[in-house]
Amino acid sequence: MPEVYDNGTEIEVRDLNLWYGDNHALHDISIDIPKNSVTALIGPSGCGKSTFLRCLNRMNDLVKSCRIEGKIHIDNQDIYSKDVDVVDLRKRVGMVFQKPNPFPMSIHDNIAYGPRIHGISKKNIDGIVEEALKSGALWEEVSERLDKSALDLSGGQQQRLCIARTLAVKPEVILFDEPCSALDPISTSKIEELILELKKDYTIVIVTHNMQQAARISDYTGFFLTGELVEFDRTTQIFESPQEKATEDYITGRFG
Ligand SMILES: Nc1ncnc2c1ncn2[C@@H]1O[C@H](COP(=O)(O)OP(=O)(O)OP(=O)(O)O)[C@@H](O)[C@H]1O
Repeated sequence: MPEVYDNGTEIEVRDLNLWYGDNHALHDISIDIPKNSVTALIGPSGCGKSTFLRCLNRMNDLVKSCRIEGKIHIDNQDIYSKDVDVVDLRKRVGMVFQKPNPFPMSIHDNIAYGPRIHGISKKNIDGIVEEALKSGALWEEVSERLDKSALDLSGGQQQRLCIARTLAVKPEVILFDEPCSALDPISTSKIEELILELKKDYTIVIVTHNMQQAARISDYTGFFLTGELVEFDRTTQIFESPQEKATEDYITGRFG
């Protein structure tokens, strides 16, 4: 573990093991993820990055063959404890996926959907929609057409809408699973700027295949290889003087 963090620890993972049937996909992962920071997870395809990310909001509960051992505490709560309400957990720990996935409804209703489910009264919804779209850096582009279909937005705008949708339910943590891999460079840089802005208020964990992206936007980086967390440290340390040879080989492009 690198250090005691200025803003404290948001996510504490200890001895996490995960199996899909007989496939032991995560081995003894222990990590402290700092609050109000961007943590990037890198590593070659199939090394378990997304699997690990999905453990943090129990998305793997949806996979029948999946079995998990170990401990994950978020903001000091054991998220695998029997009394945890998974719907509430996924509100606290939002997720943005590789492909933008807006609902087939208006821009306004995409954002209003979550707050409505969580019982926010009608009179407060419009304010929440505006605030979320502003925080998602999309308001100026869509404020005149909130009632139009979200599916008519560009890919980059759809991804910012999905981020705004996540923000509308006031999460503590946002998980990003390769959020820019379907986007062009301009849309990618807008999302990166947005992530840097969001870390003031949220804890961010991002899986990325793009090492320049990890270097540009993250404060901390974890390197995964065949289901193990090989190294976790400040991003500058990982990229400038990694402690493990495997990390160095990966970031210098020798494999993966
Ligand atoms: N839903 C699933 N059911 C069964 N096995 C799975 C499932 N999801 C992932 N796996 C397996 O778990 C291992 C880790 O996969 P995972 O998708 O987490 O890797 P990754 O590092 O995110 O890969 P990529 O960068 O290609 O997305 C692989 O062996 C994969 O086949």
